[in-house]
Amino acid sequence: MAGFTFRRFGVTFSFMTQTVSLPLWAFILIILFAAVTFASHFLFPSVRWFFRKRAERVIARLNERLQRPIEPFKLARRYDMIQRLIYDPVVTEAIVEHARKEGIPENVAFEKARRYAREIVPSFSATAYFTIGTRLARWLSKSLYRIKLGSFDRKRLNEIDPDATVVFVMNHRSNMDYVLVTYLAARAGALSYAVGEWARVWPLAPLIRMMGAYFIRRKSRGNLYRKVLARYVQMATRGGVSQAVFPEGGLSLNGFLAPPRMGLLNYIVEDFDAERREVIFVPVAINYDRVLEDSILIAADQSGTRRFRPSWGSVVKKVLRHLWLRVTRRFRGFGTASVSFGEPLELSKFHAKIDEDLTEAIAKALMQRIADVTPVLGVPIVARNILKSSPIARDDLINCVAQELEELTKRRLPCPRRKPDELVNDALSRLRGRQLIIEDDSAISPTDRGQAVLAFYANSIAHHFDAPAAKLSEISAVAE
Ligand SMILES: CCCCCCCCCCCCCCCC(=O)SCCNC(=O)CCNC(=O)[C@H](O)C(C)(C)COP(=O)(O)OP(=O)(O)OC[C@H]1O[C@@H](n2cnc3c(N)ncnc32)[C@H](O)[C@@H]1OP(=O)(O)O
Repeated sequence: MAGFTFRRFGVTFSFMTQTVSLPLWAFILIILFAAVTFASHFLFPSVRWFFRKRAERVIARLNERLQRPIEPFKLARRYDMIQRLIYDPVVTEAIVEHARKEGIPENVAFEKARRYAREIVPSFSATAYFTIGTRLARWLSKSLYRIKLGSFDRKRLNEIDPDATVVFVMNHRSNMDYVLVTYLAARAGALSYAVGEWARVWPLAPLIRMMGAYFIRRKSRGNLYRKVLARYVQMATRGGVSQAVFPEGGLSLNGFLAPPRMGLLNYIVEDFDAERREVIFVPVAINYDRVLEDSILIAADQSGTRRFRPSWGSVVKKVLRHLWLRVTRRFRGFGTASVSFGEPLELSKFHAKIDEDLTEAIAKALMQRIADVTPVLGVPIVARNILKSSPIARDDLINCVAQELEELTKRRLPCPRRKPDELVNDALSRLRGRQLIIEDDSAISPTDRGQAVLAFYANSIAHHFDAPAAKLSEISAVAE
């Protein structure tokens, strides 16, 4: 019998040709482990190579038709990006500082930084963005709204240096904002959004990461976290990644533009080096005839707590109602959604006044440029005039709206092109359908519920009219 004899231990190993019997589950487990090891050593690298090559071909094809090709930074592997971020000298310094301050070992602080980096860094997939994301965005936008471009200086925007980093700075009215802008900017390139912690839930978080968005924590005062975030934003900006930022830091609860938060802008401004790469901020203003979540936002504003937690029941009810309207062909859309692009701000050419903080001056200028091109739409202008002179007769309302539109058009503001009577009648039927106004034989006035909703829409364009000073100074104020 073949085998080995270890005399010292008094044991004879004669098992090489022996039969071994083992339970089926153990056998299956062994085969499974063997298969995985074989695949990871021999098959996965070639499979990975195959997919990588395919992805490269997709990206090469995409880059031919995009105005701004997808930057290599965006295509870097997530793992590599995380490593690059945590071994960045500024982050390393912050790790050492954090360990010293907290009295913890450096490797513990290092792990914390790694966790932050993993939370922030996206895992962009060009295929997911351009084949699913932009198509879904297009379908959603077009099926819910009539989409209009407001101010849009095509020549000026086409002149933007293709090597510059473009940062779209947008007002935040609805969760449709990023859907609309993703759709409208799809030909220009892929946008990377800064997303608040609200979306850090499964399965939303991995999907959002695949769309190239990066997560941010608001209200995190920790220096280590802030340094990791700052360096990520700075690396992406240096890498030429097109970004989209909502400087208000959240949805507008009352329709007015909220004061800007300056953290992200400051990271970009602080690290700016005109010799390396220009940064161009493009202000974007969005307005709607109907903000999908208006009642939730108004309720949050009235309660004074920024919490939007609609119950699952109410969401499902709304979706079912919407589907029913579509099935019965009674859905007539939510009216117009309009997007305007303001005067771009080139960072190298922007100079603050001597005693002014540069980031603050840029934030103010951007908010002003957003305000300047906020589109005027039917529901906001009708709501404004009803609130101004309620009760108001329909003909008087049409006259007031016509007058205001004429004035605004002279000032080259983005206004609807429909005739005033058509515009007013359409807006009134939308407001009446939601029981926000009542109209008897002689006049129109808001219902109790309608008062707040009408104000929400009227506020979105209030700054275009004669008493804007108070609110505009608020827009320019620093966020507390
Ligand atoms: C269906 C198909 C769809 C397809 C398409 C999919 C796309 C894929 C989904 C995308 C989905 C996107 C959805 C996004 C919707 C949101 O989530 S909006 C909310 C998130 N966005 C933002 O908040 C952006 C703006 N916010 C900021 O910049 C904030 O400052 C930060 C960085 C987040 C921090 O927020 P915070 O903790 O509240 O602090 P805040 O007081 O605002 O700022 C303090 C910082 O500002 C600095 N600062 C303050 N004043 C000044 C000053 N005068 N000068 C210089 N610095 C100053 C301070 O130094 C401080 O910096 P640190 O020392 O902390 O680094």
